[in-house]
Amino acid sequence: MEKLIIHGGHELHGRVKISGAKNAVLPIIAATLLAQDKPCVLDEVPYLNDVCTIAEVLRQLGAKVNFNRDEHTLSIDSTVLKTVDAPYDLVRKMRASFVIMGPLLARYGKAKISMPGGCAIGTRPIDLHLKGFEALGAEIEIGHGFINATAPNGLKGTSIYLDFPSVGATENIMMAACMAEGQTILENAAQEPEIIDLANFLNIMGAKIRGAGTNVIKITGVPKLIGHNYTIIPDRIEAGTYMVAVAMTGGDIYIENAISEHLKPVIAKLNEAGVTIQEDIDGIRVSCNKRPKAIDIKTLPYPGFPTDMQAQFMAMLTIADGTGFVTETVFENRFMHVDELKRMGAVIRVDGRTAIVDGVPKLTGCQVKATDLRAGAAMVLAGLVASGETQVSYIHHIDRGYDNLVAKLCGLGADIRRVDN
Ligand SMILES: CC(=O)N[C@H]1[C@@H](OP(=O)(O)OP(=O)(O)OC[C@H]2O[C@@H](n3ccc(=O)[nH]c3=O)[C@H](O)[C@@H]2O)O[C@H](CO)[C@@H](O)[C@@H]1O
Ligand SMILES: C=C(OP(=O)(O)O)C(=O)O
Repeated sequence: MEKLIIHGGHELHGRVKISGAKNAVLPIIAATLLAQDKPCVLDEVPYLNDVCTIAEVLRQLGAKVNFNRDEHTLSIDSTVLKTVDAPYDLVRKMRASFVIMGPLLARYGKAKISMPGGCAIGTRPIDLHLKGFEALGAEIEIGHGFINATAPNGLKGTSIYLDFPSVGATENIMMAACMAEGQTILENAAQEPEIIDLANFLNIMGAKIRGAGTNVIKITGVPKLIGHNYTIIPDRIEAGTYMVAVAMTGGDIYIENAISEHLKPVIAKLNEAGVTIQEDIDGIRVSCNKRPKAIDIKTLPYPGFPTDMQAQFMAMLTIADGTGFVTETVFENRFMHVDELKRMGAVIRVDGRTAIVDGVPKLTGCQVKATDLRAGAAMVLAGLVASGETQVSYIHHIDRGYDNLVAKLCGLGADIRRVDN
């Protein structure tokens, strides 16, 4: 099993370049299924397990997919597919692969996809996706572990109000509605930057989408979409993770590519913790020369504080000066990192959806595991400041979302290596 071995206590200095956003590239890869003419070439595609998994899903559907890891380009020709059935073995690996249902339904009027199931951070139902497809006229049948959606007469535009601004449901419904007859109005839509990126890509392919990035998205159906090239936005969560890293270790780094507009709540909270942040057009400079101050955070849909940064901020609070409250409102079970952080000497108690973190002057290195993607990032951050050696196992979770983590951290002066024993 592969592990990360970290020797803590090194300040971070230098420059790090942020890769393309996982949560933007995954739905955009799914959206290439809508291209009836011409292949798509995606640029700034991060090398992540999740990208390889969804690329494999498209291959199984019959798309021609070529990932150039060194160039970070992914070319996809989905003009001719051989099936609309997505197999269990791949979909179970990655919940986000369920976003292929919207494009398949739009283009072929049918799709059969394995139930994506829950994951470590919560049950993660897909009821809002399915309600949206039904409102557009699809019939949904669930059985034998599969969801079978059919719309033999095509989809029809309508008004849909999401009970919760779900990111995945917004994306899936937006893609399904692209080729529906007439207009779809999606209210209480998610407003994440990744939704805007997906809408921009769809529009470049010929879709008519307005309002992405606000809570009302209007989609006018078009008969056909045509493949196009596209560059993925930088990953705001990866950028935020490096920002927290330097807040914890001290030092001074420049984060190339980071878009400060996408990181407002993260920047505000780091400022409150006493971290110095300078934003410019090409990136963000972060420096810190003292122990961060404790702060409170509460996760919310965008533009609120991102749940995908909660674990990393909790890691920071474990060594902060004072007591911080972390409230998770988006997922019901996203505190798996608490017990792992406690193994390293953190003082945390959980009361319902809130974790109360009493900062300690020092963590101590030990063996811990990455219980999910961001929990894994939190353990790496803790290891960077802990005394002695920290070993992080189950790092396949981390590989889902961090492109080249070890090389990037080593480039900043961290002592971290990957071993396979
Ligand atoms: C690939 C991707 O983009 N992943 C992101 C996406 O996940 P994902 O799209 O799965 O997250 P959602 O916004 O859909 O989920 C948010 C909440 O809504 C609930 N819900 C969702 C759909 C549904 O049909 N019914 C329902 O009850 C979920 O269980 C969860 O409690 O947004 C999350 C919230 O910002 C991020 O943490 C993930 O990194
Ligand atoms: C929860 C996450 O991703 P996913 O929705 O792909 O599980 C994440 O990126 O932190």
